[in-house]
Amino acid sequence: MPGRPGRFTDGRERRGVAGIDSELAAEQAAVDVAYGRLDELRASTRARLAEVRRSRSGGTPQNRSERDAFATLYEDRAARLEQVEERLVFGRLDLDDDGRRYIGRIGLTDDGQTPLLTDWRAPAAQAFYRATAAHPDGVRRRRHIVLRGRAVTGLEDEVLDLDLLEGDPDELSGLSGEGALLAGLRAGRTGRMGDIVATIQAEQDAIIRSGLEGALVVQGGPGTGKTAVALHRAAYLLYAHRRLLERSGVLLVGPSSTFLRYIDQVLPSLGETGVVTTTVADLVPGVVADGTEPDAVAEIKGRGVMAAVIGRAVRDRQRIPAEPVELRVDGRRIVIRPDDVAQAIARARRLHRPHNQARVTFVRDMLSRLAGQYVAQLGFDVPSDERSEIVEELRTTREVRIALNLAWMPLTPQGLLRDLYAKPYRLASAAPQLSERDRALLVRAPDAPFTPADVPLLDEAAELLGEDDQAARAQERVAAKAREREVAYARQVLASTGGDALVSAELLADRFAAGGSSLTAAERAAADRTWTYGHVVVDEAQELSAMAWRALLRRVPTRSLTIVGDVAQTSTRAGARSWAGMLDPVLRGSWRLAELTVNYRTPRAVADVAGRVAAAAGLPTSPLVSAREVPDALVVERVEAQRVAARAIEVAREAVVRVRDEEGAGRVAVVADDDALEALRQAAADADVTFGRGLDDPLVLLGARATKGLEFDVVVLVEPAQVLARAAGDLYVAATRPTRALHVVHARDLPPGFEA
Ligand SMILES: Nc1ncnc2c1ncn2[C@@H]1O[C@H](COP(=O)(O)OP(=O)(O)OP(=O)(O)O)[C@@H](O)[C@H]1O
Repeated sequence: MPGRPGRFTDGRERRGVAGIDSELAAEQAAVDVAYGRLDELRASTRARLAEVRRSRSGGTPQNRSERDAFATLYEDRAARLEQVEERLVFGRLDLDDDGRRYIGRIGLTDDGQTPLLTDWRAPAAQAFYRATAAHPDGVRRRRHIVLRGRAVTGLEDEVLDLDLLEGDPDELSGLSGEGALLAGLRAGRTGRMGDIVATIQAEQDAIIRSGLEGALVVQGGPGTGKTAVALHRAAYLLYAHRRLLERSGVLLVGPSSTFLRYIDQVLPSLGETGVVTTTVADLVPGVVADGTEPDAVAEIKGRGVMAAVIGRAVRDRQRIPAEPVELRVDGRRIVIRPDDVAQAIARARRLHRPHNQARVTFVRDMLSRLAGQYVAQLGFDVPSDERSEIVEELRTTREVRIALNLAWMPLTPQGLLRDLYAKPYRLASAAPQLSERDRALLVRAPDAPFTPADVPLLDEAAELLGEDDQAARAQERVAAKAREREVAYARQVLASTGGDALVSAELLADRFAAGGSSLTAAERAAADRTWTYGHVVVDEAQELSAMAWRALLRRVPTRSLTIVGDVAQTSTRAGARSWAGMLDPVLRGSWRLAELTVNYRTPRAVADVAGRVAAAAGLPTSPLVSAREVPDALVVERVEAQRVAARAIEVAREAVVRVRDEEGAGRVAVVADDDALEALRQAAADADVTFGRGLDDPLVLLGARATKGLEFDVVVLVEPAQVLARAAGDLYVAATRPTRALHVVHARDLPPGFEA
């Protein structure tokens, strides 16, 4: 008898899959074969790596760099094979033609190239996520295989062939693999995001496999899997477009370094190690932006108009002197004439090159004019080699250098921005579009640290300033020739070693060229401000300012982007209230929208109250269905004002114990407005309760905004009215973080919408 839909079977409940013991044993055998093959591949990769390492020292430099390149290749491969241990196999498709296909984390074949396991990203695996009884797509039965370690502990069947189906088809829920899904959702939080590869839902799968071209915007309420989908999409795109993306790389931009740590195991567990992750604050290599500033200041810095302000600030450093400047060089009178400077500036600008590069032309032009004055005073003609000596003499004369610098200052992005903020007259000249009040808000001391909102401005400045790149360009021409030879050689090497399925000739040539350097494409990309990526994924994209978008789009000229977020969770003033409002100006209307509608994280009662509060505060919330019903998930407790902090700590302490007793592990967060954190720290110290610092700690204290993108088993939310007063989006974020319970402790009146 075939299984019924959506039933989950494990050691305790053995309904649903007929003859469960023999089925479990049969699946165990299949799973053992897959793991056996994985072990073999690991061993052979290790052996090859050891061999390459052994032979590393001898031979010509060419041989050595070739071997180093292969060593990097095998190291990558070994790391990938290590990472896919957990739940290597998780599904099986039984097909109409009696064929059978196992679905897993990576593709595996046996020695004779017979498929053992189909990579979840392959077209042949798509039906595992998409097939329904209405559209079975050649599938009769979909089976979820649940593993603990390498042991098969549960099976769940969904029969898609209605003729085989017993019972009422209405029983089919909208969620695929519901038992496996709910089991996954119920598990205690570890502090690190896990992959969802075994239980991706159809609406998520459609987004993950959407084409590479253009900008795809994924809007979804809290807990709808936007982050999970974005990460799985990155892994999918790397698989489906490997040749294109392997060398150019994929960039993933997240809201904070805590968030990046939270997600950092997902891609490796999907077999992908080559994605560069960053925050906007870390986008420019070499810039540390750890300063803080009021939201109102960050908002001004994020406005699109700041591009023009930076442009103007650069041009302001190309200046015609008001009066002629007279200098003496070797007893001769040299005059820096405003007219000469004006003409030299105009000529240099006509080149449309960045400031520091155009400056080379300006200086050459000016020196030639000044040399003319010098020669005229000699009263005789000077041969050209002597004229060059005069030019050189002028170039190295301190007064001439100062005068030319004043007319066209060589600049770094940092210097330009510091000077702009520190000198109100510069700001007034560069930013006439800003009100006096806004300009006053931007003023600060030259030694103040940069803030995250400065980074896109520094990037803009770096673009307009450029480097003095004459030498670099000459070198580039030589390098281009050498590269042609290297790619041709790499192709030969690959053809003779049969390694071309692992890596393209271009990538191998890159590695040869880097002296067999252990730097992967991702590492090189991360260190290079001007690197352009093949695809960029932006999470929590609603927070990005117009200037941040400019900085990101510069890194992806093809505009191949995945943009995920929720316009109801915006907290910063520079962020978006609507995707069209944010993206139309930067992408000129060229983007497509997909929506996610099921909340997999927050229990229904909590999601409902969070939604009502958000709507009452006027946030543009999306309609949401909660996948989880958890009893007693919402507790609201009013106490006297002076008891709030102490009570919150008490509740948190109890929650830590409860979560541990129930799940063995789990995480609790006390979340409050930033201004309330000190009192909570004090109350915790008084009660001998310790807050952890890391993501894996059982109890943490966080400001509401800092919880963005994270999740916890239990959230103790302190004084929601105070959180709301800072930003409604922050309250919506904080309230939707728990997977099991939200416990509100308050003294002030609750925000509208809290009561049903
Ligand atoms: N198909 C799925 N199977 C199992 N778990 C899922 C699935 N989709 C989402 N989840 C889980 O739901 C939780 C929320 O997912 P995620 O953090 O990606 O949501 P989000 O939309 O980015 O949330 P937010 O906007 O609130 O930060 C995560 O624990 C994720 O693993």
